[in-house]
Amino acid sequence: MKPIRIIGVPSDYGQGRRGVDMGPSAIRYAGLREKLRDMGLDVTDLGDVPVPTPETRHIDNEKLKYLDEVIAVCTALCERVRDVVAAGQIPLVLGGDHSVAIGSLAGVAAAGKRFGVIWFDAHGDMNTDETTPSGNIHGMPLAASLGLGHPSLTELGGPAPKVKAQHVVLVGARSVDADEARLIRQSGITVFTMAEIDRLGMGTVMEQAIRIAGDGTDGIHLSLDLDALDPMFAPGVGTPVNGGVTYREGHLAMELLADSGRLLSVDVVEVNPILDHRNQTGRMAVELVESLLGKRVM
Ligand SMILES: NC(=[NH2+])NCCC[C@H](N)C(=O)O
Ligand SMILES: [Mn+2]
Ligand SMILES: [Mn+2]
Repeated sequence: MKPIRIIGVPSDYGQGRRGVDMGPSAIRYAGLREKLRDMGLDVTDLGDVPVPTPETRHIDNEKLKYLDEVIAVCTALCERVRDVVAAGQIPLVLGGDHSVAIGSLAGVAAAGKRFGVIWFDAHGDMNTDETTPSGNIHGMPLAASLGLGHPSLTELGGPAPKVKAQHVVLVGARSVDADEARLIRQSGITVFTMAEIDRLGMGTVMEQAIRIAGDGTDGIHLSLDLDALDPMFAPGVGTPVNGGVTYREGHLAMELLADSGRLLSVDVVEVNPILDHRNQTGRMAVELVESLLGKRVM
């Protein structure tokens, strides 16, 4: 396994509920670095990307809330991710809400990589400023990375698109807005909803996802929204949806991705300790990352 570089992004500017800005602390407090070091990995925590203080926050555009703040955070993250990927290391980005993925995908692209994306999420995150029901940018990062939406997001850190639809797979979807569904169909990305996971099994779904994201690319970016998991296992998220990925399915997905040897970069987002029970979701995040980076029973 390549060296791992942890980057915290304590930002909640992409969504309405405070608390997800404490996600990096919660995940670190659950023992992330120590547990990965115990596995024999080369791990360094690079600390946090600077985030403007909430006291300065303001909404200019109801369809793109906190746009300036999201751009500032994502631009800083993009530069760090770019440098880590260019050095041959794996960036492990700790959110923060899912808008931070605009910065991480821009950073992988800026390092000159042609990559695929596996987007693990209860939601599509495929809204634009024209389709959004909430104005929250955390509902837009996958669209933005594919070149759909406001130019200040699609062109952040480099030209759009950051990734091609033919190499993008959404896994775990079960809550998609009507206009967003239309955009998803038009885009040509591959979607495995919970219904498909039920029918095919997570093993088959991930085999196909890894092939789609991995074949013909330099590697795979995993964007792991903890709300992909069932709220029973990850209650500490801002937008929980019932009927999610189980504990076992989650670990199986991470193990198969580890075994593929194609992992390039990772986001772990939407952990909100204010809504959590005794950091259960932060601990779940750490466990999943362990499986993703090669932890096995024996
Ligand atoms: N990253 C997330 N948790 N996204 C939730 C998005 C919810 C909804 N589709 C919206 O656009 O507002
Ligand atoms: Mn998401
Ligand atoms: Mn989500």
